[in-house]
Amino acid sequence: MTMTMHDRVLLSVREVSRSFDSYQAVRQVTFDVHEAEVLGIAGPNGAGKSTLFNLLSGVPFSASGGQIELDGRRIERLAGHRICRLGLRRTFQADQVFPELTVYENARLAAAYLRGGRGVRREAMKVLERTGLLALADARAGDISVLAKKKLMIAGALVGDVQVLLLDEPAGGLDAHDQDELASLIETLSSTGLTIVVIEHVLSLLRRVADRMIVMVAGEVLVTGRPEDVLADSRVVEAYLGEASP
Ligand SMILES: Nc1ncnc2c1ncn2[C@@H]1O[C@H](COP(=O)(O)OP(=O)(O)OP(=O)(O)O)[C@@H](O)[C@H]1O
Repeated sequence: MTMTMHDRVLLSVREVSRSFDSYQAVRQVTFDVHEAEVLGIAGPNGAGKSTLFNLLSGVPFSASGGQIELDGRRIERLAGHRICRLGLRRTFQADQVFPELTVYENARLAAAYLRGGRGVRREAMKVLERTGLLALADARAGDISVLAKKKLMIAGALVGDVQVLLLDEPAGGLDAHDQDELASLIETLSSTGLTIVVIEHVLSLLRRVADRMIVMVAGEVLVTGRPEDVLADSRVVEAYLGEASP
């Protein structure tokens, strides 16, 4: 990871906010994502992590304030499908696969949407290979494991030209063995130079895959730094203990 890491800022987030009526879910959040790095985002439930991904991807809503630049281009006012086509991709916490279609057909749909025309089959096979799903290409997506479904959602997000991949709690619902396998996939993707931002409650996964980490609390960035430093920070420990107490 570190060897391929650049200093170039690929995604720049400046004072981004979002309110729902009088409730501020995301407050003046500022951070950078560098090319080819894995940035982890953690924080207690309700901290605003998923809302932040919504604002970055424009799905299903945009920021009410602040600036977001993808590779030097302002995107905070663009519709979700345009942001997607510019190469900012995301996965969701909930399953987003079509259970009646095969694994290949699911990947093909994503490829057809984002590429269309020629090369759709090749692109679908390419993303299945990247995510280790080729052997399951003909399986019905509703029948595959939770881990395989998560990989399939990642595969769908990887078609075409990807600048930044946002993963929203990819390890949710996985046992320790599958969490390990998911971490390996993130490492493999990262080793090809892919830039990844991953929200995760499984802190051991972030410790393993993230080059840097952000911890959010109550809509704000509490701490940013290397995972080992962030996870040892007393403010972070307190934020998590606060969540665990009644
Ligand atoms: N569309 C919405 N309308 C109203 N409130 C919302 C909306 N989306 C999010 N919120 C509120 O914003 C806050 C932050 O939610 P968010 O889902 O971003 O937290 P999170 O850090 O991702 O939590 P978790 O780890 O549980 O997924 C919550 O209090 C939530 O209820």
